[in-house]
Amino acid sequence: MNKKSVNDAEVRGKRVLVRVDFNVPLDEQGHITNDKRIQAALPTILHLIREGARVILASHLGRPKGKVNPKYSLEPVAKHLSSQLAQEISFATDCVGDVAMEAVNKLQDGQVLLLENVRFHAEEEKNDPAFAKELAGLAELFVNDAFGTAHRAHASTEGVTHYIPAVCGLLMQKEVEFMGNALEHPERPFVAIIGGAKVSDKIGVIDNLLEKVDALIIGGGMANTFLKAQGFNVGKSLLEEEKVELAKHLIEKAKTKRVKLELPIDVVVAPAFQADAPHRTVNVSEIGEDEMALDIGPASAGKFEALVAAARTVIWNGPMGVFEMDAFAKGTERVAQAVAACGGTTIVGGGDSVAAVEKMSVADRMTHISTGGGASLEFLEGKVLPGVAALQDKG
Ligand SMILES: Nc1ncnc2c1ncn2[C@@H]1O[C@H](COP(=O)(O)OP(=O)(O)O)[C@@H](O)[C@H]1O
Ligand SMILES: O=C(OP(=O)(O)O)[C@H](O)COP(=O)(O)O
Ligand SMILES: [Mg+2]
Repeated sequence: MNKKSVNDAEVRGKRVLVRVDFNVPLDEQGHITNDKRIQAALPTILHLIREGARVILASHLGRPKGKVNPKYSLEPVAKHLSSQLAQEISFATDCVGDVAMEAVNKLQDGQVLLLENVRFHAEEEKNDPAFAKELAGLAELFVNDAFGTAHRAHASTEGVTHYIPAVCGLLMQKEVEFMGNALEHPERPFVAIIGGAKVSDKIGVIDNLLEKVDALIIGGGMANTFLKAQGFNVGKSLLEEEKVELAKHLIEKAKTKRVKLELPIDVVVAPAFQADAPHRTVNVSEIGEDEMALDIGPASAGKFEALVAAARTVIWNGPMGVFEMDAFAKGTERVAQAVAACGGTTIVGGGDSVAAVEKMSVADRMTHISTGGGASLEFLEGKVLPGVAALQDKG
């Protein structure tokens, strides 16, 4: 990668602002269910501690939409991080203003501070220059280690780079280098699997993916918009009504490009988004008005497994169902086992997808576990990620 890294920077005694992606999955009680994104950021943090920097960590958590919301506080993450570093880290209840500045001023060389959720300010996602300048004003150097958020041009990923020198972190470097090498000349058949819940965010990448892959499997919440485009009723399922026309276009494009586009043929439905909801498996033509599809069915899983078994390269983002609830985890489990067993190069990315493969104990059998879902897909599309583009070039 031709970007300067934290290894190229003199950091001793300096205040260093590090953008991390601590957007970890939480359960209903707010407990961290998977800490992969925290573990993955440790090499950069430990490097900075060892080198005697004053480390200021910034992240988002969830989508609080510009308002303070205790549900999305990073304070529990600060506690978890302290236990992982075997060093107390401090926490500032705001990422800007006097609260942040005072916390920064207390830092000694080798100490770490975590700032509260940057998305508690609407200016973050708007990439507001004054807000970015204020964040940058906390530090003398910026390190972007948030690969999972590198596809967002927000104040804490892109905006700050206009005010202080900006380099990449060790995780960012590793992710970009691995993805670049693995996806430049992928061994074929090359299969992409897309699922999950961020439909409007991710459906846009499919157009470009159809230029790259031999087959595309669509499951999870993403599938419903395609099922609707095929003329099926999806009841109360997660659906992006405004994207149904786009889904029709993508189905046509796949035919023209001779890319195999696989959609579910059966689904597990329930009347409510609840772990204990009564559920049944139906053909996609039989989803009731009052039902929602929460997992792919066994016939779909069988079809997807067969395609994955023949693949030489697989990239997977987005679970096949609501795997957090046992009743709707089977589809994700079967696809995870198939990807693990296929014998090709396998990349699984995304905060929730990684949690799923770790829960199913197959993470060790994947070639690469990426901390980015949307970021991996946009990288694969051939896009230059704005969080990476903004960093200083080497030499
Ligand atoms: N059919 C579905 N309906 C609603 N939500 C779903 C469905 N299938 C999967 N999901 C949800 O999608 C979420 C993950 O989506 P997303 O954030 O896009 O993936 P990732 O974090 O891996 O990039 C999971 O929490 C899962 O419960
Ligand atoms: O969880 C994330 O992405 P992912 O769900 O695609 O893996 C990143 O933290 C980005 O979050 P965002 O999609 O709310 O900008
Ligand atoms: Mg996610």
